[in-house]
Amino acid sequence: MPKSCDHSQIELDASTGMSLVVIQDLSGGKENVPVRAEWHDADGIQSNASPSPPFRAFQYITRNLIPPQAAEPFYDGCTCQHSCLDMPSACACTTTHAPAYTQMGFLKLETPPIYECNSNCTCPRTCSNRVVQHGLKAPLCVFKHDSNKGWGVRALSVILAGAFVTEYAGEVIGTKEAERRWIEMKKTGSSNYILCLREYGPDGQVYRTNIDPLRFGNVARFISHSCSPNLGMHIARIDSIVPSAALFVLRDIQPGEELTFDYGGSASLNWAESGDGVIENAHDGRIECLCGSSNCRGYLPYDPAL
Ligand SMILES: C[S@@+](CC[C@H](N)C(=O)[O-])C[C@H]1O[C@@H](n2cnc3c(N)ncnc32)[C@H](O)[C@@H]1O
Repeated sequence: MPKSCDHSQIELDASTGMSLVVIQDLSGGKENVPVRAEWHDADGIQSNASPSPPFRAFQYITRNLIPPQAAEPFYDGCTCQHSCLDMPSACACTTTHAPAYTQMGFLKLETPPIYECNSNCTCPRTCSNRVVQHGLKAPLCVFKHDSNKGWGVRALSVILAGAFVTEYAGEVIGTKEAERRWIEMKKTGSSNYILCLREYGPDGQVYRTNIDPLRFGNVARFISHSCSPNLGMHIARIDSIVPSAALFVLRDIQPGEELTFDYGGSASLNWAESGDGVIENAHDGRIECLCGSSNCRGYLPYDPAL
């Protein structure tokens, strides 16, 4: 089994007086900013200076793992020498697909599907039409909830509305394999992490992408569901026809605030062609939602189709 970073240290939690086990960067330097992980060390300071994280080990990746044949850039790039959103009318990328970002790289309110400049483009790395591909910008912290929600993620700095936070990255797998893994998870009682993106073509056909971050994943695998979320999920295409699930801020987030998205996607997707949902694995088919919001729907979104 691949291992995540286990260079943990012990710190004293000033607010509780308890010892806190800390991993300074769960990504092991793969993200632009550290992804901290922390949990209380119930047994006090251990002689073992590097206790393993009490979550299942996984290999940290920053972008989806997709089959090699799907990894090629799927549309011709632009020939711009500048940021493509400065002069959108001259840019092949942004005339083919309406730009989803402002010049500052924030998501527009009426968001069309996201098509970023890709490795076929000549525009610079700093082009404003390159956002998701650059990964995390804000430092985040993975922490353990006191409730049955397990692990969650909180912001360590202010993150403004419209900013990109993280991709929900994992292994892109076929539907049969997703079903096999789901049955296996049910047997072992493990949390289910598989995200199923559905896009609806003009012909009424449903195009489905399954993303499983259990063995290969990033910080997003720890983000909780809320019926009143502060992140929205959007489908983005960069170098591949295979879509990425990108999480953007819906309203300004303060340091210490927990990050959440709606696993059912209803609040987050604002164009007609797509839908998403994390498939849950309670044995009776439903998990009680502990988001605590006033409009809580009572249960986590559930997709019986898997
Ligand atoms: C994608 S994982 C999120 C990370 C997970 N909390 C962990 O400990 O690894 C999804 C699982 O988290 C738990 N979860 C997330 N949001 C929840 C909520 N609002 N209420 C109850 N459980 C939640 C459920 O067990 C769900 O199957």
